[in-house]
Amino acid sequence: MSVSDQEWREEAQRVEQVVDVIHKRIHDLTEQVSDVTTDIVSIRKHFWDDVTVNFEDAIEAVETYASIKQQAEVLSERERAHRHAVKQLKILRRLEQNPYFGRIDFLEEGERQAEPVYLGIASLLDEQDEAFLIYDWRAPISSLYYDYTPGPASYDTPAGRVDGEITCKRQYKIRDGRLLHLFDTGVTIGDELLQEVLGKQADTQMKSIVATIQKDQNRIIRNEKSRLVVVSGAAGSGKTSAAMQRIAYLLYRYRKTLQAEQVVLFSPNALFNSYVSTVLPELGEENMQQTTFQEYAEHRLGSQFDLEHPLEQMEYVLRAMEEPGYETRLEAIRWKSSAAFMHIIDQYAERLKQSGLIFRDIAFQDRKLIDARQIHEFFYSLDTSLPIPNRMVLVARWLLTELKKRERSERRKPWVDDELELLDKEEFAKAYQQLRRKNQFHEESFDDFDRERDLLAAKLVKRAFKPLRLMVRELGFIDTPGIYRQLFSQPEQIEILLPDGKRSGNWPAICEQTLLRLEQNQLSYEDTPAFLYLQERLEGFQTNNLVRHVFIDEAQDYSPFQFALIQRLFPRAKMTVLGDWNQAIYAHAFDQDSFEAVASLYEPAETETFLLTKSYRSTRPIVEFTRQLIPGGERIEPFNRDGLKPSITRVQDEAARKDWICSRVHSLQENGHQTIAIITKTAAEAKAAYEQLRDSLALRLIGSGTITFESGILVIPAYLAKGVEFDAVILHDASRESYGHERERKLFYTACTRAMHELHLLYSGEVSPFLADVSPDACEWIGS
Ligand SMILES: Nc1ncnc2c1ncn2[C@@H]1O[C@H](COP(=O)(O)OP(=O)(O)OP(=O)(O)O)[C@@H](O)[C@H]1O
Repeated sequence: MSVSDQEWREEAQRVEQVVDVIHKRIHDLTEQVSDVTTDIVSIRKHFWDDVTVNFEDAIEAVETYASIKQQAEVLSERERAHRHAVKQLKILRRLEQNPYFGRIDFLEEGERQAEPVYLGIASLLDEQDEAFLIYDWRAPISSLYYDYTPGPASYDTPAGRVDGEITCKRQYKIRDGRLLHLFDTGVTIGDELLQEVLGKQADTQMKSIVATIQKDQNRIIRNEKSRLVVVSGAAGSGKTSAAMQRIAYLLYRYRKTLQAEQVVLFSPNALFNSYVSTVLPELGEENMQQTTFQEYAEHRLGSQFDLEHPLEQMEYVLRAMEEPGYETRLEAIRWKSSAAFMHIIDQYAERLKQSGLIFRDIAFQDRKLIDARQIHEFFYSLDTSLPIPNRMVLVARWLLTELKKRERSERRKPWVDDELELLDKEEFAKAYQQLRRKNQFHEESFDDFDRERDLLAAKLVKRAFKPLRLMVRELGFIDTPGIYRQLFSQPEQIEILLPDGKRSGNWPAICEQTLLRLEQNQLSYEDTPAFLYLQERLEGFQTNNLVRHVFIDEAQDYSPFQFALIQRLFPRAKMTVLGDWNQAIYAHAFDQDSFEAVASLYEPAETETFLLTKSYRSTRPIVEFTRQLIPGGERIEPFNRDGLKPSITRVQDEAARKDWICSRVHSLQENGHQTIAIITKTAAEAKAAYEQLRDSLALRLIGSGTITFESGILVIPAYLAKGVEFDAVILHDASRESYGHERERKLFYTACTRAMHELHLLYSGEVSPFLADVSPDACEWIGS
């Protein structure tokens, strides 16, 4: 739809006027910030001038305390005002560049005139503070923009539904405060604008999508009622984008009660963490907390075991095919991550209520103070109907009393006299003073030397017993590694504990392998969630009640255990879980959809599931190619963006591969592509490719330790590239040798779907069987 010159002039004028208002606001706010800064500096400098410090008696002390408190409150109020003003300033500076991106004119039912609603990253009121010059994209009325084309429309507000009609829908391109482009849009949010956004070069940081959020994505972003939101979506369908805008939406919608630190995002790795970390600040919000499951596991278990990193497991699965025990390990990985194994642990924990728990002796200076058998006896003397964690609390209490008794008898031991001898004068005097203070009303008792010795000995022993008390409070007397090991020492037991109808596994071999690793104090990645789960069942869950929203991205990589743990860890949080079953690259998911398990976490009435089928990342030819690599791919809908067909090139040898890559990288760069990824299957292949190419190309090797990436030429293993995207992807080796097993299909698909504009595959020898079913017109075969 064309816009008349008159309208264009009016719109351009409006942009100028709004930018003027923003300028003025920035000016006023800058002054305000400077005043508040001066206040803060002055309060800090003269903090003690306005406080009368007097501790002469209790009344004076209370007054002193009150006056310090009052002064501290003034300071913290000023600091809060400063933080708020600085945040506002940041937002205004963004608005100054790009005040708004869209407009709808909405004629509310019963009204005579349509109201124009301009949408930007934050609201802005006019100079009289009466009318909105810009509406925040998250305001209730703004949802009209994302949900409707011109015509009848309605939106929900906390007070109820508002009906009416959209009479105009318009999009703007404003840069540096100047209107560059505007157009009316009839259908969805401008294919035109989306075309432009998606046609751009890849960024090393994810960008916000507020100007072009699609209707399907908007439903996910604004969902408020569900306890669990499950988003299943094709590669590049905007799952991560929807998650990030949803966080921004929730922070706005619940701004009075929800802080950024009450939102946690679980992501696949550190590289991904840094990739998404700029979206919220770009929208004027603070970042949520970001973590990975491994970080959590290390925090809980780091000191007990040498934990295997998920990427170490991945490398093993991809590379160790020829090693003895490989198939057993694969089977173990699948079992240990399954819902059936969770059932086994649950059953095992049930049995432990009656018998079988293992405890540790409580020892002091290599002497057994309390025997593990005594603890065992005490535990099983308690009411068996009580849950294990409750009984553990009672055991801890009993142990603390026992320790007190032991502590008393310990005071007469020779080591105490030895230590007392060694106390230097100063220490002695200090201890003596402390005791005097404590015993000021019985001063005469200090005349007695024995009494003084006793008191010092008591203090000494108490200090020496402190780690024991701490260990007891932290339930360190439970030998959880021993209890976990015990499960694998009886393979036949596992078969018994299996849920009905579950086929049995090669448990003797799995158990043998597991015990071997556990004895070396190593915990495999597949054992980590199971072990943590067992530990929590014995000790009780360590919950975090502050967190209100948990987001799990790349959720297909999580096992049922991990979901269950995260759910119990954050009992007061709502969950948003996003994933793509076709990108489930971890071994535990080869033949079971653990993503399905997530839906059972909450009641169906509390759960809402969304499906995103449109893929935005890649050009149409790339999506038409990649969707043929996976079953059910025909349901994936490409966004209509043109580009070259993917190429599949056969190279004769390594020298030819190198020449091909070097010349292709140069031509890609000449065509303006800045981020080019050479994707390999494993870290070893990445290293070899890097060594081969480094003298001809300026490239960077990405490994599991890399936490950020810059634009340029990268060599990266496929599993590290998940979640991120590149202008062009060169798949280093698409031969049968690399991708021959069915279980490698998803990794292959994940690697190919990282490409935005161009995708090139190389192979030598025989090509991967995954390409056999791709229709010949979906790609260009070279040299085959
Ligand atoms: N509504 C949108 N407007 C503009 N760009 C979009 C939109 N939705 C998605 N994109 C873009 O598509 C690309 C893929 O999005 P995103 O990474 O969120 O997808 P994903 O589903 O998480 O992908 P994957 O599962 O493959 O990692 C990104 O460049 C993102 O900016």
